[in-house]
Amino acid sequence: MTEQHIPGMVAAIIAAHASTFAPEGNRLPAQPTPVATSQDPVYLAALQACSALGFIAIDAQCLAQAWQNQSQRTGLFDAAHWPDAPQDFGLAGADPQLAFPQCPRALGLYGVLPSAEWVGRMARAGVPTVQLRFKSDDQNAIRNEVAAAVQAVQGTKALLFINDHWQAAIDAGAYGIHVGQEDLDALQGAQLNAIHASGLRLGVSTHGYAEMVRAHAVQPSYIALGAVFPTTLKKMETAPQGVARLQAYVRLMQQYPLVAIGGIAAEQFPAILATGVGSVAVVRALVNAPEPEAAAHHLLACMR
Ligand SMILES: Cc1ncc(COP(=O)(O)OP(=O)(O)O)c(N)n1
Ligand SMILES: Cc1ncsc1CCOP(=O)(O)O
Ligand SMILES: [Mg+2]
Repeated sequence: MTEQHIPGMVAAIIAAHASTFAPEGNRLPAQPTPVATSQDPVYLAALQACSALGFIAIDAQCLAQAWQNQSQRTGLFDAAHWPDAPQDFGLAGADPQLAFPQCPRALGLYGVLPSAEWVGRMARAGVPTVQLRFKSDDQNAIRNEVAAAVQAVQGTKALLFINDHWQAAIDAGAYGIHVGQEDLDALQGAQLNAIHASGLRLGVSTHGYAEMVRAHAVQPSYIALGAVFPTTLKKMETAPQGVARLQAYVRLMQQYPLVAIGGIAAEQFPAILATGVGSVAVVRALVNAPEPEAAAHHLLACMR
Protein backbone atom coordinates (compact mmCIF):
# COMPACT_ATOMS: atom_id res chain seq x y z
CA MET A 1 0.00 0.00 0.00
CA THR A 2 1.31 3.44 -0.86
CA GLU A 3 0.15 7.01 -0.45
CA GLN A 4 -1.83 6.91 -3.68
CA HIS A 5 -4.00 4.09 -2.32
CA ILE A 6 -5.15 6.12 0.70
CA PRO A 7 -8.35 7.69 -0.77
CA GLY A 8 -9.56 4.26 -1.90
CA MET A 9 -8.77 2.74 1.49
CA VAL A 10 -10.64 5.53 3.30
CA ALA A 11 -13.67 4.96 1.08
CA ALA A 12 -13.50 1.18 1.60
CA ILE A 13 -13.42 1.47 5.41
CA ILE A 14 -16.32 3.92 5.42
CA ALA A 15 -18.35 1.79 3.01
CA ALA A 16 -17.80 -1.32 5.14
CA HIS A 17 -18.65 0.27 8.51
CA ALA A 18 -20.97 3.24 7.98
CA SER A 19 -24.09 1.13 8.46
CA THR A 20 -22.74 -0.01 11.86
CA PHE A 21 -21.15 3.13 13.27
CA ALA A 22 -22.87 5.93 11.34
CA PRO A 23 -26.31 4.67 10.33
CA GLU A 24 -28.73 7.02 8.60
CA GLY A 25 -30.77 8.92 11.18
CA ASN A 26 -28.50 7.98 14.10
CA ARG A 27 -25.15 9.35 13.12
CA LEU A 28 -22.61 11.14 15.32
CA PRO A 29 -21.16 14.16 13.51
CA ALA A 30 -18.00 13.55 11.46
CA GLN A 31 -14.91 14.79 13.31
CA PRO A 32 -11.94 16.71 11.90
CA THR A 33 -9.04 14.37 11.14
CA PRO A 34 -6.52 14.78 13.99
CA VAL A 35 -2.75 14.98 13.86
CA ALA A 36 -1.18 11.77 12.53
CA THR A 37 1.44 10.08 14.66
CA SER A 38 2.46 7.65 11.90
CA GLN A 39 2.95 8.04 8.14
CA ASP A 40 1.91 4.45 7.44
CA PRO A 41 -0.75 4.52 4.64
CA VAL A 42 -3.07 2.16 6.55
CA TYR A 43 -2.79 4.39 9.62
CA LEU A 44 -3.50 7.54 7.59
CA ALA A 45 -6.47 5.97 5.83
CA ALA A 46 -7.97 4.62 9.06
CA LEU A 47 -7.44 7.96 10.81
CA GLN A 48 -9.47 9.76 8.14
CA ALA A 49 -12.14 7.07 7.94
CA CYS A 50 -12.68 6.74 11.71
CA SER A 51 -12.91 10.54 12.04
CA ALA A 52 -15.48 10.60 9.24
CA LEU A 53 -17.40 7.87 11.12
CA GLY A 54 -17.64 10.20 14.13
CA PHE A 55 -14.86 8.97 16.43
CA ILE A 56 -13.26 11.77 18.46
CA ALA A 57 -9.56 12.52 17.92
CA ILE A 58 -8.07 10.31 20.67
CA ASP A 59 -10.25 7.36 19.64
CA ALA A 60 -9.57 7.81 15.90
CA GLN A 61 -5.83 7.86 16.66
CA CYS A 62 -6.15 4.75 18.78
CA LEU A 63 -8.16 2.93 16.10
CA ALA A 64 -5.77 4.02 13.32
CA GLN A 65 -2.80 2.62 15.24
CA ALA A 66 -4.71 -0.61 15.83
CA TRP A 67 -5.58 -0.82 12.12
CA GLN A 68 -1.91 -0.35 11.22
CA ASN A 69 -0.90 -3.05 13.73
CA GLN A 70 -3.60 -5.41 12.43
CA SER A 71 -2.41 -4.98 8.84
CA GLN A 72 1.22 -5.52 9.80
CA ARG A 73 0.34 -8.58 11.89
CA THR A 74 -1.85 -10.25 9.25
CA GLY A 75 0.15 -9.04 6.25
CA LEU A 76 -2.91 -7.56 4.54
CA PHE A 77 -5.20 -4.55 4.66
CA ASP A 78 -8.79 -5.71 5.18
CA ALA A 79 -11.19 -2.77 5.15
CA ALA A 80 -14.02 -5.01 6.36
CA HIS A 81 -12.23 -6.14 9.52
CA TRP A 82 -12.80 -3.55 12.25
CA PRO A 83 -9.87 -3.97 14.68
CA ASP A 84 -10.87 -6.15 17.61
CA ALA A 85 -7.71 -8.00 18.66
CA PRO A 86 -6.40 -6.85 22.06
CA GLN A 87 -2.77 -7.08 20.94
CA ASP A 88 -3.40 -4.55 18.15
CA PHE A 89 -4.42 -2.02 20.83
CA GLY A 90 -1.50 -2.89 23.12
CA LEU A 91 -3.95 -4.63 25.46
CA ALA A 92 -2.30 -8.02 25.67
CA GLY A 93 -0.09 -9.24 28.48
CA ALA A 94 -1.82 -8.41 31.75
CA ASP A 95 0.45 -8.90 34.74
CA PRO A 96 -1.37 -10.91 37.45
CA GLN A 97 0.92 -9.40 40.12
CA LEU A 98 -0.16 -5.85 39.29
CA ALA A 99 -3.80 -6.51 38.45
CA PHE A 100 -6.50 -5.49 40.93
CA PRO A 101 -8.36 -8.39 42.58
CA GLN A 102 -10.95 -10.14 40.46
CA CYS A 103 -14.67 -9.59 40.82
CA PRO A 104 -17.41 -11.74 39.27
CA ARG A 105 -17.32 -11.68 35.48
CA ALA A 106 -21.05 -10.95 35.44
CA LEU A 107 -21.81 -8.32 38.08
CA GLY A 108 -25.44 -8.44 36.92
CA LEU A 109 -27.84 -5.62 37.71
CA TYR A 110 -25.76 -2.79 39.18
CA GLY A 111 -27.57 -0.08 41.13
CA VAL A 112 -25.69 3.23 41.35
CA LEU A 113 -27.29 4.91 44.34
CA PRO A 114 -27.15 8.29 46.07
CA SER A 115 -27.24 7.31 49.76
CA ALA A 116 -26.62 4.48 52.22
CA GLU A 117 -30.38 4.22 52.66
CA TRP A 118 -30.83 3.55 48.95
CA VAL A 119 -27.94 1.08 49.01
CA GLY A 120 -29.63 -0.89 51.80
CA ARG A 121 -33.02 -0.79 50.09
CA MET A 122 -31.74 -2.10 46.77
CA ALA A 123 -29.44 -4.68 48.39
CA ARG A 124 -32.42 -6.04 50.31
CA ALA A 125 -34.45 -6.08 47.08
CA GLY A 126 -31.87 -8.50 45.67
CA VAL A 127 -29.76 -6.20 43.47
CA PRO A 128 -26.45 -8.12 43.34
CA THR A 129 -24.10 -5.15 42.83
CA VAL A 130 -24.63 -1.73 44.38
CA GLN A 131 -22.60 1.47 44.42
CA LEU A 132 -22.75 4.36 46.85
CA ARG A 133 -22.44 7.48 44.67
CA PHE A 134 -22.59 10.08 47.39
CA LYS A 135 -21.55 13.49 46.13
CA SER A 136 -20.30 15.69 48.98
CA ASP A 137 -17.18 17.62 50.01
CA ASP A 138 -17.92 17.20 53.70
CA GLN A 139 -15.38 14.61 54.90
CA ASN A 140 -17.39 13.72 58.01
CA ALA A 141 -20.57 13.22 56.02
CA ILE A 142 -18.65 11.07 53.51
CA ARG A 143 -17.15 8.85 56.19
CA ASN A 144 -20.52 8.40 57.89
CA GLU A 145 -22.35 7.63 54.65
CA VAL A 146 -19.72 5.14 53.48
CA ALA A 147 -19.71 3.37 56.86
CA ALA A 148 -23.53 3.32 56.81
CA ALA A 149 -23.53 1.82 53.31
CA VAL A 150 -21.14 -0.94 54.40
CA GLN A 151 -23.50 -1.65 57.32
CA ALA A 152 -26.52 -1.53 55.02
CA VAL A 153 -25.35 -4.44 52.85
CA GLN A 154 -24.59 -6.68 55.84
CA GLY A 155 -26.74 -9.79 55.72
CA THR A 156 -27.39 -9.40 51.97
CA LYS A 157 -25.42 -10.87 49.08
CA ALA A 158 -24.82 -7.48 47.48
CA LEU A 159 -21.31 -6.42 46.52
CA LEU A 160 -20.77 -2.78 47.50
CA PHE A 161 -18.60 -0.41 45.48
CA ILE A 162 -17.95 3.13 46.72
CA ASN A 163 -17.72 5.87 44.11
CA ASP A 164 -14.83 8.35 44.39
CA HIS A 165 -14.17 8.18 48.17
CA TRP A 166 -11.47 5.54 48.07
CA GLN A 167 -9.88 6.17 51.47
CA ALA A 168 -13.24 6.03 53.26
CA ALA A 169 -14.05 2.84 51.32
CA ILE A 170 -10.82 1.20 52.46
CA ASP A 171 -11.32 2.31 56.06
CA ALA A 172 -14.92 1.05 56.15
CA GLY A 173 -14.12 -2.28 54.46
CA ALA A 174 -16.23 -1.96 51.31
CA TYR A 175 -16.02 -4.59 48.56
CA GLY A 176 -14.62 -2.20 45.97
CA ILE A 177 -14.08 1.33 44.70
CA HIS A 178 -15.23 2.96 41.47
CA VAL A 179 -13.22 5.78 39.90
CA GLY A 180 -13.62 7.81 36.73
CA GLN A 181 -10.94 9.08 34.38
CA GLU A 182 -10.61 12.42 36.21
CA ASP A 183 -10.38 10.54 39.52
CA LEU A 184 -7.57 8.44 38.02
CA ASP A 185 -5.81 11.63 36.87
CA ALA A 186 -5.96 12.97 40.42
CA LEU A 187 -4.65 9.76 42.03
CA GLN A 188 -0.93 9.71 42.67
CA GLY A 189 1.01 6.49 42.21
CA ALA A 190 1.27 5.98 45.98
CA GLN A 191 -2.51 6.36 46.35
CA LEU A 192 -3.20 3.81 43.61
CA ASN A 193 -0.71 1.51 45.34
CA ALA A 194 -2.61 2.00 48.61
CA ILE A 195 -5.87 0.96 46.94
CA HIS A 196 -4.11 -2.05 45.44
CA ALA A 197 -2.58 -3.00 48.80
CA SER A 198 -6.01 -2.74 50.49
CA GLY A 199 -7.26 -5.71 48.46
CA LEU A 200 -10.41 -3.83 47.39
CA ARG A 201 -11.65 -4.29 43.83
CA LEU A 202 -11.34 -1.35 41.46
CA GLY A 203 -13.80 -0.36 38.73
CA VAL A 204 -12.91 2.32 36.18
CA SER A 205 -15.21 4.40 33.92
CA THR A 206 -14.38 4.66 30.22
CA HIS A 207 -15.98 6.52 27.32
CA GLY A 208 -14.18 5.18 24.26
CA TYR A 209 -11.13 3.36 22.88
CA ALA A 210 -8.39 5.63 24.25
CA GLU A 211 -9.83 5.53 27.77
CA MET A 212 -10.14 1.73 27.66
CA VAL A 213 -6.46 1.50 26.75
CA ARG A 214 -5.67 3.88 29.57
CA ALA A 215 -7.81 1.94 32.04
CA HIS A 216 -6.00 -1.25 31.06
CA ALA A 217 -2.75 0.34 32.25
CA VAL A 218 -4.03 0.02 35.84
CA GLN A 219 -5.57 -3.45 35.24
CA PRO A 220 -8.79 -2.79 37.16
CA SER A 221 -11.23 -5.44 38.38
CA TYR A 222 -13.90 -4.26 35.92
CA ILE A 223 -14.33 -1.63 33.23
CA ALA A 224 -17.49 0.46 32.83
CA LEU A 225 -18.49 1.56 29.32
CA GLY A 226 -20.72 4.52 28.69
CA ALA A 227 -22.69 6.53 28.48
CA VAL A 228 -24.46 4.16 26.11
CA PHE A 229 -27.53 6.39 25.75
CA PRO A 230 -28.17 10.03 26.66
CA THR A 231 -28.47 10.59 30.39
CA THR A 232 -29.71 13.56 32.38
CA LEU A 233 -28.05 12.28 35.54
CA LYS A 234 -24.54 13.43 34.74
CA LYS A 235 -23.03 15.97 32.35
CA MET A 236 -21.01 13.88 29.92
CA GLU A 237 -17.98 15.21 28.01
CA THR A 238 -18.46 12.59 25.30
CA ALA A 239 -21.43 11.78 23.08
CA PRO A 240 -23.62 8.78 23.90
CA GLN A 241 -21.74 5.80 22.50
CA GLY A 242 -24.71 3.75 21.29
CA VAL A 243 -25.11 -0.01 21.12
CA ALA A 244 -22.90 -0.55 18.03
CA ARG A 245 -19.86 0.95 19.72
CA LEU A 246 -20.71 -0.88 22.95
CA GLN A 247 -20.69 -4.11 20.95
CA ALA A 248 -17.24 -3.30 19.52
CA TYR A 249 -15.90 -2.42 22.99
CA VAL A 250 -17.23 -5.67 24.44
CA ARG A 251 -15.56 -7.69 21.66
CA LEU A 252 -12.23 -6.00 22.35
CA MET A 253 -12.30 -5.98 26.17
CA GLN A 254 -13.28 -9.63 26.80
CA GLN A 255 -10.46 -10.03 29.32
CA TYR A 256 -12.40 -7.78 31.77
CA PRO A 257 -15.77 -7.96 33.48
CA LEU A 258 -17.71 -5.20 31.70
CA VAL A 259 -20.47 -2.88 32.88
CA ALA A 260 -22.71 -0.85 30.55
CA ILE A 261 -24.03 2.45 31.95
CA GLY A 262 -25.93 5.52 30.87
CA GLY A 263 -29.56 6.08 29.95
CA ILE A 264 -30.50 2.44 30.33
CA ALA A 265 -34.06 1.42 31.25
CA ALA A 266 -35.87 -1.91 31.02
CA GLU A 267 -36.67 -1.47 27.31
CA GLN A 268 -32.98 -1.27 26.43
CA PHE A 269 -31.91 -4.38 28.38
CA PRO A 270 -32.30 -6.89 25.51
CA ALA A 271 -30.09 -4.85 23.14
CA ILE A 272 -27.52 -4.15 25.86
CA LEU A 273 -27.34 -7.77 27.02
CA ALA A 274 -27.04 -9.00 23.42
CA THR A 275 -23.63 -7.31 23.27
CA GLY A 276 -22.35 -9.81 25.85
CA VAL A 277 -21.78 -7.27 28.61
CA GLY A 278 -22.04 -8.92 32.03
CA SER A 279 -23.56 -6.06 33.97
CA VAL A 280 -26.00 -3.21 33.44
CA ALA A 281 -25.70 -0.17 35.72
CA VAL A 282 -28.66 2.12 36.29
CA VAL A 283 -29.49 5.15 38.39
CA ARG A 284 -32.85 6.65 37.39
CA ALA A 285 -34.41 3.32 36.43
CA LEU A 286 -34.32 2.51 40.16
CA VAL A 287 -34.22 5.82 41.99
CA ASN A 288 -36.96 7.55 39.97
CA ALA A 289 -39.24 4.52 39.78
CA PRO A 290 -42.61 4.95 41.54
CA GLU A 291 -41.99 1.61 43.26
CA PRO A 292 -38.23 1.06 43.40
CA GLU A 293 -38.37 -2.49 44.81
CA ALA A 294 -40.80 -3.54 42.08
CA ALA A 295 -38.55 -1.84 39.50
CA ALA A 296 -35.55 -3.76 40.88
CA HIS A 297 -37.44 -7.05 40.57
CA HIS A 298 -38.47 -6.21 37.02
CA LEU A 299 -34.90 -5.28 36.02
CA LEU A 300 -33.58 -8.45 37.67
CA ALA A 301 -36.04 -10.42 35.54
CA CYS A 302 -34.84 -8.49 32.46
CA MET A 303 -31.25 -9.53 33.29
CA ARG A 304 -32.32 -13.18 33.12
C1 LIG B 1 -20.58 1.69 37.15
C2 LIG B 1 -20.22 3.13 36.99
N1 LIG B 1 -19.80 3.57 35.80
C3 LIG B 1 -19.48 4.86 35.64
C4 LIG B 1 -19.58 5.75 36.69
C5 LIG B 1 -19.19 7.18 36.55
O1 LIG B 1 -18.03 7.44 37.33
P1 LIG B 1 -17.27 8.83 37.16
O2 LIG B 1 -16.88 8.96 35.73
O3 LIG B 1 -16.21 8.91 38.17
O4 LIG B 1 -18.37 9.91 37.48
P2 LIG B 1 -19.10 10.15 38.86
O5 LIG B 1 -20.04 9.00 39.09
O6 LIG B 1 -18.08 10.23 39.96
O7 LIG B 1 -19.84 11.43 38.67
C6 LIG B 1 -20.04 5.25 37.92
N2 LIG B 1 -20.15 6.05 38.99
N3 LIG B 1 -20.35 3.94 38.04
C1 LIG C 1 -22.88 8.11 36.69
C2 LIG C 1 -22.90 7.92 35.23
N1 LIG C 1 -21.77 7.71 34.51
C3 LIG C 1 -21.97 7.53 33.22
S1 LIG C 1 -23.59 7.66 32.81
C4 LIG C 1 -24.01 7.90 34.44
C5 LIG C 1 -25.40 8.13 34.90
C6 LIG C 1 -26.30 7.01 34.61
O1 LIG C 1 -27.56 7.34 35.11
P1 LIG C 1 -28.89 6.83 34.40
O2 LIG C 1 -28.90 5.34 34.50
O3 LIG C 1 -29.99 7.45 35.22
O4 LIG C 1 -28.87 7.36 32.99
MG1 LIG D 1 -16.00 9.78 40.00
